[in-house]
Amino acid sequence: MERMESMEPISAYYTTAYPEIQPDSTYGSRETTESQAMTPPPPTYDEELVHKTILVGDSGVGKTSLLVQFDQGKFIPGSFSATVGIGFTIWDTAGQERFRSVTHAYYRDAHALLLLYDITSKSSFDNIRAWLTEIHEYAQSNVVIMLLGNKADMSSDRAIRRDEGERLAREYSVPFMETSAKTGVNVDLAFTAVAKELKHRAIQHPSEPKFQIHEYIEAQKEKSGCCSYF
Ligand SMILES: Nc1nc2c(ncn2[C@@H]2O[C@H](COP(=O)(O)OP(=O)(O)OP(=O)(O)O)[C@@H](O)[C@H]2O)c(=O)[nH]1
Repeated sequence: MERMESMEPISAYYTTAYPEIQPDSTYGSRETTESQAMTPPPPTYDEELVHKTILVGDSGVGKTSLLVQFDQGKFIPGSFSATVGIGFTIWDTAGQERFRSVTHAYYRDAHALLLLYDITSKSSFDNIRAWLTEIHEYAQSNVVIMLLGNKADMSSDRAIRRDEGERLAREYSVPFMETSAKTGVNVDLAFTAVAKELKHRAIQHPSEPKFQIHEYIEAQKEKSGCCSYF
C-alpha cells in the first residue's frame, strides 16, 4: 500500500444549506395520479437542508485554494496550513495513520465528495483510483462524487490531458470538469452542481424526472464558454 500512504488523505469540509426550500407547486396539486396516491409526498422543508461535502485528493492539488476561491472569490497564492479563517472547518490528517479512522468517519458522514487531482501532477491523477477505492469502502453508497482536474490555468505544465480525466470519470460514472482555483474557472459550477444534485435528491418527487447532473454541467459550461482557452 505504498501508494496509498503517499496520498495524504487531506480533506476540506464544508456544508451547504438551503433556507426554506419549498417543494414545487405540483406537490400541492389536487390532481392525484395513482402513483402519487400510493407514494407519500416528500416532506415540506421549512428548515434548512444541510449537506456535508468533503474535498479530497493528494496534498497540494488545491483543495483549500478551491474552497477559498468558492468562498471569497479570490486566489490566495501559497500553501495553507490545516485551518484557515474562512468560516469552514478544514480537516487535514496529513497522511498520519493514527488519523485514518477520523477521515473514514468523515467519509461515512459525507453527502458529497469533490475528488481533486492536479493536471500538472501525474501522481495525483494516478492516485485517483486509490482514492475512489477508499471512498467506495468508507463512504455511503449514494454519495455524490465529482472528479475535478484542478490548476487548469497551468496549461504549459500540463501532465494530464483533459480527455484522460474525462475517460477516468466515465469509467467510474462520475461527473468531471477541469477547474482553476487561480482564475476561478468552473469553481462555482462544481460546487453548485453538487449542491443542486443534493437538493433535488432531498425534495425530489418520485413522479418527476430526475435531475441530470451531467447535463446540467454541460449546459452551464456551454453557457459560460468556460473552457475555450484551455
Ligand atoms: N496555478 C494554480 N495554482 C494553484 C491552484 N490551486 C492551488 N494552487 C497552488 O497549489 C499549492 C497547493 O494549494 P493548496 O490549496 O494548499 O492545496 P491543498 O490540496 O489544500 O494542499 P494540502 O493542504 O497540502 O492538502 C499552493 O501553492 C496554491 O497556491 C490553481 O488552480 N492554479
